[in-house]
Amino acid sequence: GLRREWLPRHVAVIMDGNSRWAKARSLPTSAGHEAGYKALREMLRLSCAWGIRVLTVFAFSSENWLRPKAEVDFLMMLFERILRENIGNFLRESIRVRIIGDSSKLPFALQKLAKEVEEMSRNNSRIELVVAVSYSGRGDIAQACQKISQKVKHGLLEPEEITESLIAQELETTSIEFPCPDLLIRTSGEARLSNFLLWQSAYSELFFTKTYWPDFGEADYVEALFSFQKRQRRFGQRIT
Ligand SMILES: CC(C)CCOP(=O)(O)OP(=O)(O)O
Ligand SMILES: [Mg+2]
Repeated sequence: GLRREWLPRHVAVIMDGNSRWAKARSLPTSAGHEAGYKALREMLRLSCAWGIRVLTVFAFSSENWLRPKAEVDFLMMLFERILRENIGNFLRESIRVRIIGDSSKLPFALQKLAKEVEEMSRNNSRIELVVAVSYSGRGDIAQACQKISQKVKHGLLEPEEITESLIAQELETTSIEFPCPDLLIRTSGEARLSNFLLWQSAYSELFFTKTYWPDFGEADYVEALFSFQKRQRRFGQRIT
């Protein structure tokens, strides 16, 4: 079985395949996103049960804004519903929720609700759920550069002080303790990072599965964790 001491501390997921899942069942795309919501709830439940410290999910990329307006509006309403329906669970299970991404483009009500849920769950410590909405990995790096440049401009920082760790601290990734995903999962058979956690996933173990996101359940999660445990992570060094 799974060796608990070898579990990743930070798992990131690119939840992909909702539309194809729906199409294969002659259902509307919205049904695929609804089914995706159920899969997310199950993944959070399992991650809590297994002691995963951080679960980061790619819920909506900056490129997703180009989708049909009806689908974007549906997803924005779904995100608001997810937060409202689960705030009680987050508090009961001591789940800390953080939203990363360009929130300025989100409907105001969702921006407000996200801030409230972040605030209410701030001291929760069992697991951190980081939801990337309107997120861009390149945008994350660019905003970190802007923040750092402001400090240099105001004489608070010298250029030679700009190290990898300083940049990492300025990224939107909010988990101070485990900022980098140990395991990055992408579903639906696509083998791309799609502008997700580009800096943070520099040494992440990548796991790709053909399973469409709505069908991703315990068996798929265990398969990903087994694959992770079988890999010997060298971080670029030579292991004799
Ligand atoms: C918004 C995002 C979570 C949706 C993921 O599924 P998708 O709509 O990209 O589905 P397809 O890759 O099958 O089109
Ligand atoms: Mg897709």
